[in-house]
Amino acid sequence: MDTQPALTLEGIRRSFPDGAGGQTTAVDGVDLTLARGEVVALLGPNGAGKTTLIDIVLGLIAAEAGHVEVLGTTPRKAVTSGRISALLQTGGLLPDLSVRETVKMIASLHEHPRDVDEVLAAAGATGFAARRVSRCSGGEQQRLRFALALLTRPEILVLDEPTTGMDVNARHDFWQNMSALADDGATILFATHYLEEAERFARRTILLGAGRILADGPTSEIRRRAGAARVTVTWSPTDAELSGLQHVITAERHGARIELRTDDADALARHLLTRTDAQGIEIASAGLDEAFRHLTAAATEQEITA
Ligand SMILES: Nc1ncnc2c1ncn2[C@@H]1O[C@H](COP(=O)(O)OP(=O)(O)OP(=O)(O)O)[C@@H](O)[C@H]1O
Repeated sequence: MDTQPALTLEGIRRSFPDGAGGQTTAVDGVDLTLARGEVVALLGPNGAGKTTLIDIVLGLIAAEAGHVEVLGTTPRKAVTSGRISALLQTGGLLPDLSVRETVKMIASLHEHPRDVDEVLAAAGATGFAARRVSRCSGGEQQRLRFALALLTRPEILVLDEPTTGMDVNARHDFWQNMSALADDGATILFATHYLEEAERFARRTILLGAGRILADGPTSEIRRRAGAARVTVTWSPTDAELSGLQHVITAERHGARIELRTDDADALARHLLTRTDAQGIEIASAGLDEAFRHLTAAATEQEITA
């Protein structure tokens, strides 16, 4: 078993001109190690720095400070040898070629490409292989890009919001294909806005906000911290009573009602109903968007390290 990490980032920093004479810091001191075979979600809101970090890993842009190693070598060398491959958010495809022709053409640029039909099948693109690229839906084009990314049998696959433009079925198929790759031992790093995608497909999640790692740990743990449910009651506790509650992540007073975000709704509800005079209990599971907003805000206030 190869114990060399798939990816090592140390002290990575990168800024861009902000257009008003100043600088925006896109990545602000990121340290990160990915072991071989890990499937990791890079979760963050718009502008968190996900794309910039991925571009640095792929050697598409340089870091201003810090050190990057991909499979023990530089990003450029790892990309050139096909050991790391990317599925980017956008990427020029030639509209007049068919899907199969596109894969054939790109295969001809590689020294030892995989078989074209095998790659089309692995990406779930066999069914529309004869279709012209210009006639393909956004999701189909994304599957074509996925096929292209698989041509070199990459050891690491980096995906920037891979399911953008896909409907629910396409998303499901896409992740099934991806799981098969992971089962074969590939290391997968994918950027996403969706906690749900992270939850379903990545054992480890890295939460990025304002260019920094805000949380890094098992996805289930990150999800738990995001608050699994909201419990609302009519109650007038003292501040001490409120702050003494167990399993509460945040508490907000709305007139006579109190809204509690919790990581264990059953335990909290039991306590409220048996040990306090709280009434009119309502329990709702936290929506993913809501959970994510909360997690980002909480993590920004107080940096979490797992
Ligand atoms: N080429 C560039 N020129 C100027 N600013 C840039 C450039 N690339 C990124 N930025 C800025 O750096 C910050 C991080 O952007 P980045 O695209 O890495 O975030 P992201 O997490 O991928 O966002 P999204 O989810 O919207 O794709 C943003 O403030 C962005 O405006």
